[in-house]
Amino acid sequence: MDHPIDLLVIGGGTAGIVGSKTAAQLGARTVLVEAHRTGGDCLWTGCVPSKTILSAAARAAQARETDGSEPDFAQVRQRVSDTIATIEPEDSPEALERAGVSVLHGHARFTGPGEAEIDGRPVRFRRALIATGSAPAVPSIPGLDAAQTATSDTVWDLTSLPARMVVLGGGPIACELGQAFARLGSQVTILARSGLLPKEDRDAAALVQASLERDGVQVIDEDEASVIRQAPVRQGDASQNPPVSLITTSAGRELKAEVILIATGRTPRTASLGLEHLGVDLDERGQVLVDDSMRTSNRSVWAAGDVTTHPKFTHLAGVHASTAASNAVLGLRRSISQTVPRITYTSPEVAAVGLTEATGPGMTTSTVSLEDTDRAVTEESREGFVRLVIDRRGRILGGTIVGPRAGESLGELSLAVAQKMTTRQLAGVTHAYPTYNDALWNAAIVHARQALGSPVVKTLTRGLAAVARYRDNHATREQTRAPERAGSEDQTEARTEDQARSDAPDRAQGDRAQRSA
Ligand SMILES: Cc1cc2nc3c(=O)[nH]c(=O)nc-3n(C[C@H](O)[C@H](O)[C@H](O)COP(=O)(O)OP(=O)(O)OC[C@H]3O[C@@H](n4cnc5c(N)ncnc54)[C@H](O)[C@@H]3O)c2cc1C
Ligand SMILES: NC(=O)c1ccc[n+]([C@@H]2O[C@H](COP(=O)([O-])OP(=O)(O)OC[C@H]3O[C@@H](n4cnc5c(N)ncnc54)[C@H](O)[C@@H]3O)[C@@H](O)[C@H]2O)c1
Repeated sequence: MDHPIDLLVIGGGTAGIVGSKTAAQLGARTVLVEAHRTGGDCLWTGCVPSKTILSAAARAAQARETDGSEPDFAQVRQRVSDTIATIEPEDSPEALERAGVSVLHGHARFTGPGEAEIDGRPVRFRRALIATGSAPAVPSIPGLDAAQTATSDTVWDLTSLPARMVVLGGGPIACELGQAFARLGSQVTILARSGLLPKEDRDAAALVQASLERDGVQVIDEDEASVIRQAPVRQGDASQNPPVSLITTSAGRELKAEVILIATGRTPRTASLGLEHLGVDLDERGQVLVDDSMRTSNRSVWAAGDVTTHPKFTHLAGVHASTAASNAVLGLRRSISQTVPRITYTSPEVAAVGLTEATGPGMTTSTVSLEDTDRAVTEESREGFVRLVIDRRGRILGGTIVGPRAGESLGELSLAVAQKMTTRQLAGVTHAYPTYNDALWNAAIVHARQALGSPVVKTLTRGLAAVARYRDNHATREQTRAPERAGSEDQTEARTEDQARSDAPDRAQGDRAQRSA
């Protein structure tokens, strides 16, 4: 390569794909380097297979309830690989080439300012985008190395359903995969050091825990594996008797598992990137530090996706990479949005954006339960709620939605948060009936009505009503005088009394409305 590349993108996951396509679209000479396979975690080992296995597991649970049948694990695995195969062409090297991106296969590392090598071959670049993602973090627990373990990278390679699975961790991976394997028929124990979904609303996490327990999952809170041993191997065919791990916890519990699923967070892939040659600053966990325009401490290098300190979601990887790439190519300093929606796809789903609790002065929450939401009543799925966090001016700062298809309602809430909408504005938008979204709408209405009951607003409304009454009375008097300019005063007074009487029901209605608010 004689000329330096305009934008060198390292990593072909969501961040690398979106970043390189954006740059190519803007006319930049863009090269994407991928060491393994384009599509990254989301396609091969993350979002796509996990949402597929959850769907297969939900069906399996339903079938078990209906006719007592047990799922065929081979068919579930087939469904997972079919789904990946259907989506894969969108993320393929061919699709990238069609979009104007040159794709190189190999491991890239930086060797100096504006210089890198790909499997030893040198390349020069003007600007670079680091999009190398993250890998499962493996805790150091004595005996873990010798145990039959899986991570989100390898769990998809299991050829048979483990009879017992112990899951280490309590985040989204532990909850989603724990529920999926339990519904498929494994006896699952989740060992969650800091409880389930510690970053989410506590009531939401409690509903997920209750649902997991109904699926037969044992959830052990505030405890962790301290040592792991292998049970003595029994005589006979190894496939009939797979090795069993004995897990001793800090609290002295003894657990047995054919497979230990490690879901204890992520490690950024920065170790062998040669970032020291570029002066790119990392945090203490090795994640790349970026500013609001996704630029690193090196002015020619940007980063996006799981490799950065930002939350680890596909949509964020894509949006941040798009901002990073256009800033890099066009020399802009556009900032990323601070609105971060997220969904945990358990049953019930937990969807959240922005603030999930009232943490500042004057903030309040408005909560509506699915118990009172007619669509949930008709579908007999009344477990869940919507909780909005609202500032003193009525602006929606964030919230949590829990229940069936909660994720599908999150778009509206994200829009409200991103656009700094008030509950009054959201309440003013007519929603079709009956939908799960009614809960979100009602949470906004409840708050907006409460605001109408404040002393200032009450005084204002009374003032407006008095002016309207005065105008009506005045107009009536004028009408009365016109045909009978010389008419008797008695008649006018009689009409005014009539008018006063006809006002009464309106006032009563107003009172009723105020009482119901
Ligand atoms: C089980 C699971 C379920 C998930 N579910 C969801 C979900 O439902 N919704 C959601 O939003 N997010 C989900 N996520 C998170 C999501 O998968 C990640 O946030 C997303 O894939 C990150 O994309 P990325 O491009 O930053 O990294 P990656 O997808 O990891 O891509 C990085 C790529 O860089 C390559 N690479 C690394 N180093 C080099 C190098 N030196 N040279 C060349 N190539 C290199 C790697 O091979 C890899 O292909 C899930 C994750 C997991 C594990
Ligand atoms: N639906 C989704 O969007 C989705 C689904 C899965 C994963 N993801 C992303 O993938 C990332 C990784 O997920 P994750 O669940 O592995 O990580 P996480 O960091 O969210 O959760 C890991 C949990 O494991 C606990 N833990 C750590 N060490 C432990 C130990 N030794 N024993 C017991 N518990 C321990 C931590 O306290 C933490 O709560 C997440 O940040 C998430 O953004 C997203």
